[in-house]
Amino acid sequence: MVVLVKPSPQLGSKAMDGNHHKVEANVLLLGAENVGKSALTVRFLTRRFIGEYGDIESIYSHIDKTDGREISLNIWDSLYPQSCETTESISDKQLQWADGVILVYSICDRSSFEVVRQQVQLIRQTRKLSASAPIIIVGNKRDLLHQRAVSSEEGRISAAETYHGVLLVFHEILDLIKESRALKKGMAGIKGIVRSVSAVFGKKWE
Ligand SMILES: Nc1nc2c(ncn2[C@@H]2O[C@H](COP(=O)(O)OP(=O)(O)OP(=O)(O)O)[C@@H](O)[C@H]2O)c(=O)[nH]1
Repeated sequence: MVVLVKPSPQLGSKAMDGNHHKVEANVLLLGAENVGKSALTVRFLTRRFIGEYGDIESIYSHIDKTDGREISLNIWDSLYPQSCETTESISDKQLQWADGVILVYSICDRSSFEVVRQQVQLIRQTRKLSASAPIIIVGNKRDLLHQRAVSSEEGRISAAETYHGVLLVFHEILDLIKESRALKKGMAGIKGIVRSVSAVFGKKWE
């Protein structure tokens, strides 16, 4: 089931994992206009490629099952640029919300690759995205290889051609989000041990 929700930074609490908690992940799709952000999202959610998607910005909620476990996945299909009043292509709100980012360009549009480059820089500069949040770069429209304008061998898919490649991208980002959370949890555990040792020996080791 897919639920369409109006974009809101409150959506999706960041608590999670463990056997008794609901596992939730927020994935933000960025990239220039017309690169296929909506096509990839719709392909993943419905397995279909419908061709035209219109200019709507949406957050979709979807329950995904990987390794027999359910994960509540929220996908923010963004618009580029944010609005006509601003030149910023990403808002702080979006970055604070995201647990992972998929940056999309079209392999037949060189300028869309430049947009990805700028967006990576912007993400680094603003530091609003959690440092541990994974970022994946995807070149869409692989089926239009004869119109290629960006040369690169990896990370190419086609929302138009197949469902499988798109599924792999979303599962990859989910795996990376899970890994980064596990790592964070491990670090929190180590910090807890250090704090306990400090309490016993009256030293501050941090
Ligand atoms: N040939 C081909 N066309 C695609 C592919 N993915 C998307 N398109 C087409 O590219 C156009 C733009 O797709 P959208 O999904 O609306 O692109 P978007 O990035 O969401 O665009 P904005 O909403 O303007 O930000 C549509 O006409 C799609 O049918 C693909 O893999 N191959």
